[in-house]
Order: sequence, then C-alpha cells, then structure tokens
Amino acid sequence: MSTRRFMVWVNPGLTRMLSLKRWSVVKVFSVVLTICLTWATVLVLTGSESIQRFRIRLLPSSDLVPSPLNHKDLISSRGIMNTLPSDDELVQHLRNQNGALDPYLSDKLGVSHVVGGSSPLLEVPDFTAEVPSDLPTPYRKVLILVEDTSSPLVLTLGQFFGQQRIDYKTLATKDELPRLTAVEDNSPKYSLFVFDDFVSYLKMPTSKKRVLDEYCSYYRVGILALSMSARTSEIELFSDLKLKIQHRMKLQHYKLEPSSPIWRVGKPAAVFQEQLPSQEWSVFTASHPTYRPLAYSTVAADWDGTKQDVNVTKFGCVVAIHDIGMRDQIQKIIIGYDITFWLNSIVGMDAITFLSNGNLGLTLDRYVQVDVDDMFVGKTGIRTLVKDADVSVVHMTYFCDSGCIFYPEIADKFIWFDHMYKHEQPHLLNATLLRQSMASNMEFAQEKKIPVMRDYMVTPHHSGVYPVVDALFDAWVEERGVVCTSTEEYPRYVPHWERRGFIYKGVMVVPRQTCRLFTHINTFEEYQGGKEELDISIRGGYLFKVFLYTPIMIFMTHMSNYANDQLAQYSFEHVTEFVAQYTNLRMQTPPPVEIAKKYFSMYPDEVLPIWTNPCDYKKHMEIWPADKSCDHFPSFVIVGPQKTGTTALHTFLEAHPSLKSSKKDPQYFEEVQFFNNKNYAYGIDWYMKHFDDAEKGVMQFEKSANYFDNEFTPQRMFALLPNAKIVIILAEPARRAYSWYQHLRSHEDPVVMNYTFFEVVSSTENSPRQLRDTRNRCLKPGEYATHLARWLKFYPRNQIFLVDGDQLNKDPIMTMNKLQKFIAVAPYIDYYKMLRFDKEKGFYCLVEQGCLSPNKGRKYVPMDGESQRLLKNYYAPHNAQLRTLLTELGRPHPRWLASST
Ligand SMILES: Nc1ncnc2c1ncn2[C@@H]1O[C@H](COP(=O)(O)OS(=O)(=O)O)[C@@H](OP(=O)(O)O)[C@H]1O
Repeated sequence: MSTRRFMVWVNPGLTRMLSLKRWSVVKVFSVVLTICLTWATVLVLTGSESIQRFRIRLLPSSDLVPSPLNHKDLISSRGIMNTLPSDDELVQHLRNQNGALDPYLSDKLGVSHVVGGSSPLLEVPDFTAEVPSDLPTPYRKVLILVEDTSSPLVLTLGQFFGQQRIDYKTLATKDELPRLTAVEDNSPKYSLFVFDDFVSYLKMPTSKKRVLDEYCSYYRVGILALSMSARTSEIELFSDLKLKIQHRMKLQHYKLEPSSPIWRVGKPAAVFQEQLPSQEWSVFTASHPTYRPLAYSTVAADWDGTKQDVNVTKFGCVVAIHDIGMRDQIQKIIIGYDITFWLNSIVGMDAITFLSNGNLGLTLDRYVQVDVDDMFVGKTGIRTLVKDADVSVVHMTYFCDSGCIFYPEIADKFIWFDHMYKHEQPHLLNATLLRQSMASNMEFAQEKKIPVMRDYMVTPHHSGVYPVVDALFDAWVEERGVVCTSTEEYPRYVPHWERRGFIYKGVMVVPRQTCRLFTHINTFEEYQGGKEELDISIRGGYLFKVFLYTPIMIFMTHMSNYANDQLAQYSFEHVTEFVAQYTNLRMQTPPPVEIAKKYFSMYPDEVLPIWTNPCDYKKHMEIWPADKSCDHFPSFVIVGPQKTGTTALHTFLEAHPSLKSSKKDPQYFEEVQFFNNKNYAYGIDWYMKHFDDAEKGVMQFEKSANYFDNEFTPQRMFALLPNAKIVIILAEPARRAYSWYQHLRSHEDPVVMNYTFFEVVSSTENSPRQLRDTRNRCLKPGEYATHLARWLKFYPRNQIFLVDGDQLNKDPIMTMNKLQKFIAVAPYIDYYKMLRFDKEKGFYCLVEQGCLSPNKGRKYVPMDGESQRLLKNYYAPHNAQLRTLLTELGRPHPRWLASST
C-alpha cells in the first residue's frame, strides 16, 4: 500500500480533490474505518499504518489563493504594529506552545501553564514579577456576563464552552457580582471572565468593575469579550482607551496575525479567502502599543456602510484585538463578531487558553475512528461494490446471513468486528438467544476464515448498550472478551456535546459522534440541504466543529455512504483536509481499544455511569426490554440523615394502605442504599428489583438514611428520579450525633467501644486516624445546611419536604398528616387513629402493629455537659447557615433550631 500524495486547490466555494482513488481517500485522511456488518463485517484501517498513509501536502498559501492577503499590508498604520516573525521563527514558536500545553490540559489541574507570555516573539511586559509566587490557580470555571439573559448569545456562548467541556456560569451584567473567591479557603473561583458585549464591561459601575479588575490583575485572569452590536452609532470612540470600534460591517477574508503569542489551535499561515457571514462585524482601530491585532479582514466589495475610516478600507481591518494590559495589567481579547463563526471559534479557543494561563483548553490531539455499519447489506443497486474500492487495497465478497454480499478476497485486508447474526436488537432477545446469535456470527467468520477483532463490538440501533441490557454485557464479556464499544445514547442523543462515556461490567463505552451520514443517505441530493449543506458542515460548520471541540471522535457511517456518491469518503477526506489547513490539531487513528483507554484516561470521572430514567426519554424506551417497567421506581424517598427517626417515619408510612415500601433487603433491612455506595454500579435493574409491579392507586417509596449527606446521591438520584419527592428529617444535630454514637456502641463497634463520646467528638487532626474518621462520621451528617444546599442544586425546592425531627418524636400525628398532603396520597388517613403514645417506650407506636424494635428509642445516659458545650459551638455556624437557608426558602424553622443560638 503506497503512501498517496495529492494536491488540493481552493476556489472561493469549494475544495476539490484531484486524482484520488476512491477507497484510499478515507485512509489517506487518517480515519480509522471500522466496517461492521453483522450480517456483516468490519473493516478497520488502524494504527501506525494508516498514520503513515496520512500525508497531506498543503500548498503554500500563495498557491492556495490567487491573490493572498499580505499580513504586512493588513496592519493598521495607527500604532498596531509588530515585527513579523520569519516562517522558521513562527514554526518554532508554535512548537514551543504545543509542548507547553500537551497533553490534555485538564490533566494538569493545579499546574499553571504559561502560554505564550514568555514568547520571545512579542515583548509582553512580564507581569509575573508582581505576582506572588504562591498564587493559587483558579478553579477551572468561567464566569459569563451578558447584557440580556434571554439573548441568543447566551446560548451560543454556553455551547462554545459546553462543547469544550468547560464549566461556566452565566449572569446578567446588571446583577450583583458573585463572590469571586471560595468561602471556605478564599481560592479564586474563575479562570476567565467573558462578556457578550465589551462595552458592558467598560460601563460596569465603578465599584463592581474595581472588584473584577483587581481580581483579574492579581490572579492574572483575563477577559474575553465580543463586540458586535452598535448601540447608538456605527462608530464608537473610546478616546481614553485610544480605541475605536466600527460596527455593522460586511467583510471578506480572514487572516490570523502570526506574531501573536496566543496561537495553539489556530494556524496563522492559513488565509480564508471568502466572504464572511453577516453584516454585523465590528472592527478595531487603536493607537496605543497595548493593543495587538489578532485577526484581520477586509471590507466586502459591496459594503455600503460608513466609509470614514481610511485604515479600514485601505489597509484591511482588525477583527480581533488583544489588549496586553500595559495600563491595567489585565489581558483582554475582543472579537468583533459572534463566536459561532468558525474562525472566531478558533480565535476564541486560543484566547481562553491564553487568558487563563493555560488553565482552560483542550489538547491539540484528535483521535478519530470511523466505523462502517452493515457494509454489504442494502437494496441492490446502492450497495458498495468492488468497483467502489481501490482494488489494490480492498477486495470484497460475501459474508453473513443469507441475502448479503461478501467478497472473500477482502477478508485479510480489514480488521473485522461483528455484532448480531441477523442484526437483531439485543433488548428484544433473552440471554440464550442473544448468545446464540453472537455464536452464529462468530462461527460464520471462522468458516470464512475472517480474522475477527474481539476487543470492540457495537449493537444494532445502540440496543442494549444504553440503557444497559445486562445479558448483552455478560455475553460480551464472558463469550467474546469485548472490552470496548461506542454509543450515541449515553446519557442521551442531544445535545451531542453532552454525550459521555462509562464503564459497565468492564466494558468501556465511549461516546460516539454523529456525522449525519445515515443509512438512507446515498447521494448528495439525499443529504439534508444537498451538497451545499454538506460543504458548509465540512468547511467550518457542524462536522468541522465536532473535530474542533472533540478530542476523541468515533463516527458511524453506513454501507450506502461508501457507494453511490461516496459521501463518507468525501466528508472525511474534506473535513480532515480543512482541519489540517486551518488548525494545528494533530489527527491520529489508534485502534478502538487504544481510543477507549485514551478516553477514560482523559475523563477519569466518567468511569461510573450516572443512570438516567429510560421512562423519561422516548428514544430510550424504544430500546428498553419490554419486561422492564417504569412502575419499579419510587414516588418519594426518605433520604435521612441517620438517627433522626427515619425508621419511625418509614414504619408509619408503611401502615398507610396506599403506600408501599421497597422490598426488604437481607443486607440493609428496610433500606435499599443504591445511590450512595457500590450498589450503584450494579445498575438500575438491581434498583428496580427492590420494587413491586404497580398496583392501582398504590405509591411506592424507599428510605435509606445514608443518602442525605452522601456527596454523589443528589445528582444520581435526580438523574434517575427527577420527579421524586424528597423527604429530609432535621433533628437537633447534637442529639443526632449522640444517638449515632450509642447506636454504634450497641453494635460493639471496636472504635467507639474504646472511646467515650467526648473523646470521639473532641478528637483532632493529631488523633489516631480511626478516631478522626469516627468523629467525622458522627458529626458531618449534622452539618445540615451544606447537605441541604447540595440537594437544592438538583431538586426544585417544591419537591423537598423537611420534617422537624423534634415534632416527629413528640407529635408524629401532625407530621404524618402534613406529609400525606405533600406526597398527595389518597385516601387521606387520620393518623390520630393509628398512633398512640406508649408510656413505657417513651415514643409513639402504631395502634395495630405496636412499637418499633428495641433498637429504636434506646435508653442510655444523657450526654455529658462537656460534650454538650463542645457540640453547641461546633454546630453553631452550621445552624446559623441553616437558619439563613430556610429563611431564603421560606420554610419554617424546626423548633430546636429556633431555640438554639
Ligand atoms: N416512634 C419512635 N420510636 C422509636 N424511636 C423513634 C421514634 N420516633 C423517633 N425516634 C427516634 O429515632 C431514632 C432512630 O433514628 P433512625 O430510625 O433514623 O435510625 S437509623 O438511622 O435508621 O439507624 C431513635 O434514636 P435513639 O433514641 O437514639 O434510639 C429515636 O430517638
């Protein structure tokens, strides 16, 4: 297989390929082709071989465009002047930057990267001298300040950061600035500030602006702003800033300034020679050396706006500008139009990395795999044929179940993966049939001497992968040794940039991207919007953006995309060419298992899935086994905390004729304990087994007292049970802590048996580790405000019911009556008839069933005075926070809280 070199030329509309044999195209562009045919076969052009084949010779820019923009010509004579580097210097400069930021930046959390600021190519004043060396690195978060929270820009900025998986918060500029440092330790909370309108930054009230500016200059955090709308006039002059912005311009051509230190993704050598979208561009003219141009354009020939500015029309204009902060020590980058325009997206990506000192951004590596599904299946006349292949590379013949075509000559030319013999969806089969289908497929491969790769498999229609079908994963692991797969369905199909990966039963599930070449799309005409739309997608549109923002990409294509108009070859060839032309992204094509490993080393937090509820999503319901039911979920959950009377509440609710608790678990008694511990990894089938089939008019519920203070539970529970009501009991925290200690003593816990209560609660950092751990387990659940705030991050306040623990002890009838209304259960039962105070027990008991077991409501000596004093102090700030939070929520304060100070 020879390395193919080819040349491209660009005309304003379209990149065309010359003399390129068809099948080799995909390989040439470094795309791993994995052709999967269950019926069928698989082809993977993988690893170093395909990388070797991926050599594009780009013509110099002067050859690419008939009359290239000369960047020297483009520089305004009004002070925005730089010494331009030679090409060699530029290459060296880019290499330096890439080295500094590689690999994936989020792996470097806590490590500060200086990007470009130390570049020898630009005399950027060295601010570091004034910054204390022990300056903390800000959180990897962005604060976006917008003029109008309902503006479409909010959405586009959110997508821009979301697609790069950068955490962000959006606020209206007119709102109060949030605290910029963390309450606990004063750590800086933001790595970057973004304004949707540069002028709204300038016009911030002085005191507010001062706070922001001081933060920025102290922590070396920069500001990224857009400027695209004129307020009153087409020209805004900021004489004190020595800056002029001209709005509403129509432009053509785009070129990056090579000497800027910000470029990582952007490739300054490339020139875009086409009309830019919209007439809403803003351009900058400046007369102070603090301003450096970042990107240039020229005025469109048919622009009919104000022609006052000679610099704009004669020399080209600056559409993105960098204020290096000579005056205020704040680096700012302003882009003269929306960030969705692909060249601005590139500028924006590099800007956020630069302005955050390398704290935000993506690796330059892009790992690409293209699977081909059902290679030889389809209507006669549209199938891929031998003539569609580069015959020196690919030969085809028959393989699979009856009716599909396979060419034996290609058997040793590809890496094959199989799926189901008859393309069945695993969720429709029982475990036996599922294994039989896989075995038949494998037998066929063996019979035909097809060397099938065992690491990677996919299923028809994503079935069984997510929502997971245990039988599929079991069969994959036990029968086939599968270690990775891919899907578009976790956690859901849209938005595509929020797709994630997870590992289940040892199988790495990597998110798959959509290239929009579906099974039925065989010709340009059949592509939505035709060839024109496909070209837009490739040249800066949807498909290009996927490459720009997604370090690890797996695409699924289909047989028919390779025959007919060869849409797959066309798309991947051209998009990789476009990416290579305008970016420094490094495309690679390792085999599937390497891609999967790379994914989870990049995103280690994603190992455990966050289970979502298939019943909330039609697409998931379609691939969920028929024997699963949405009834097997609770309507409400008592989440704790421990030792606040959760068992009493649970028992009293169970006595209601229309309420049914989860089934008793031999390990956890009346609790399920799914969301807070290792049970979560068993998946939702395990959880659902704890609930019965629905009975008309009966509501199911569960109680697990450890949920309340568990860090992960609110997010996980909300993902699975977004409509559930949450019941929380707030009992006096010192009493709760003491009850917990007594509970452990009754179970002869070795640590508490050796220490008094006071010794436990007064232990310090210097105490033995076990003692400290016990102290934390004893005291932390009582820090109610912290935990409650976490629940409120996910659940709307009106889904949360707070029980006063004192009232539950002393007047449970009142509690039960209120709770029934909250969960809206029918019929309403008057607990006055069901509960009686039992003098001997000292607690309320059910009239019919009797009292709770002797384990609940134990008799023990009262808490010693020293511990009482210590706990009063310990909980004082937490109780104060709880008071504030409850007031904010408009909730009554429990009696014990009102009386504590
Ligand atoms: N009716 C009734 N009967 C018995 N006990 C009652 C009742 N109402 C509230 N309580 C209080 O509940 C405390 C036990 O709390 P939990 O059930 O949440 O404990 S656990 O977390 O499930 O172990 C238990 O704590 P101890 O008194 O320390 O045993 C009781 O104070």
